Amino acid sequence: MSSTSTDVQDAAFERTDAERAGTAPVFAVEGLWKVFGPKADRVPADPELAALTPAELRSRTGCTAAVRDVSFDVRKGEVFVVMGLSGSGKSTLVRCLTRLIEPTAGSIVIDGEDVRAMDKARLRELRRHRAAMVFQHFGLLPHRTVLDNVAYGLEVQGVGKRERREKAQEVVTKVGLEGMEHRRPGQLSGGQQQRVGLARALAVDPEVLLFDEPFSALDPLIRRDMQEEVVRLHHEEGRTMVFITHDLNEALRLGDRIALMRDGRVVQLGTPEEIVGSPADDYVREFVRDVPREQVMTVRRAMRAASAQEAGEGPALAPQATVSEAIEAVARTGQTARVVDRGRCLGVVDSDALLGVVAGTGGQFADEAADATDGSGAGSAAPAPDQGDGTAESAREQGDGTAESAREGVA
Ligand SMILES: Nc1ncnc2c1ncn2[C@@H]1O[C@H](COP(=O)(O)OP(=O)(O)OP(=O)(O)O)[C@@H](O)[C@H]1O
Repeated sequence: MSSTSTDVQDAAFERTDAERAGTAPVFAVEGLWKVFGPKADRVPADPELAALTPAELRSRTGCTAAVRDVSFDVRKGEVFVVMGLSGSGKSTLVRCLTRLIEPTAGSIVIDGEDVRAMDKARLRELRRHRAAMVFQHFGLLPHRTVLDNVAYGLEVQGVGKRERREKAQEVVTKVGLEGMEHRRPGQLSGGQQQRVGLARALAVDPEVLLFDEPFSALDPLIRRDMQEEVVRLHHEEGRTMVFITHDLNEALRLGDRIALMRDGRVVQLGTPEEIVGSPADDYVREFVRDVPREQVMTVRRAMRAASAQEAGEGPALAPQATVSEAIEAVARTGQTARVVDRGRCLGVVDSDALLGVVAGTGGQFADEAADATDGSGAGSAAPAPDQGDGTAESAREQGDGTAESAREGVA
């Protein structure tokens, strides 16, 4: 009864696909390269040079390809995480988005406008109003109060004193710094200073916030706090965010989608569930090996067809519920749990299937479910594990891409 399976499969992904289709890109990046070194332009233009490993390229040309033929969209309202080890090209990639670093080749479009064609004034406007950056080193002005630091971006924009103080006060409250308005940065903890940095970026009300490893200097508890702050702001405001991190847990916690970089390439782009559940290659598989799968994978991975009886009883879970939540529901009630979306039972999950996901063998259930769908009226089946838009450009090269040197052109 494959038609039923397909219907159910489609239904399971309906919302996600609709969400995906309905969200226009803020940034659209196509074939982007950044090569550092002599005559950098020739590298993307020459297929032979472009195909070299980082080490070969360096020895043949003296060039480092920090970003190599990268394409992706950042969708409106999403948290897009750029993740990878040190030296994989994350900072270079994100700095290219607003041309803090000049790309060597490729195109970058923000809301339909060609970033590479922007003149200086337009670029300034882009960085000040449309895509504000929050850095790891907060760059706070030591002699100014919290309030004045937050108002600084507005001051640069020429906003009047009264208006900018009002706006600054509003965002200071939003990031939980109320009562500290008149302190100076030196009188704040690292986490509080980072909140000031965040507030300063928010004050200019940018369309996109770009975060460059903003929390990596913070201790783990404060870091967790700040991550929650970002999630909260994101939920409350729906602001588009691009977030660089080398920390997989941070990426999984924050990202709607993650671009995993290696040696300047994006080796996999997908949701946390896609990356953990369907790693594109051995490199990604190794990267995500120790992730607690039950906290990332959703019940869609474990779902199978429901019999008529199963469809009518047992605890109900949303399709986005994690396997961990489902285990709790199944253990508590001793029944299979139903996956219900807008009143419709998409399928059920039982303890075997849930354990299969935890053990990393959960993919089998999709096929079995497709075969097992019996058209009993409740008919449901699991989606294929690879469904979704996780694209994988395979990791082709080994390399020693280490971050060695200072960055160019950082404003
Ligand atoms: N100005 C520069 N000149 C030459 N090479 C550079 C320059 N900036 C970066 N690179 C090189 O480009 C590659 C990518 O660096 P990048 O800083 O983008 O990586 P990253 O993933 O952000 O690393 P990290 O997590 O350590 O900040 C590295 O090999 C780095 O040495």
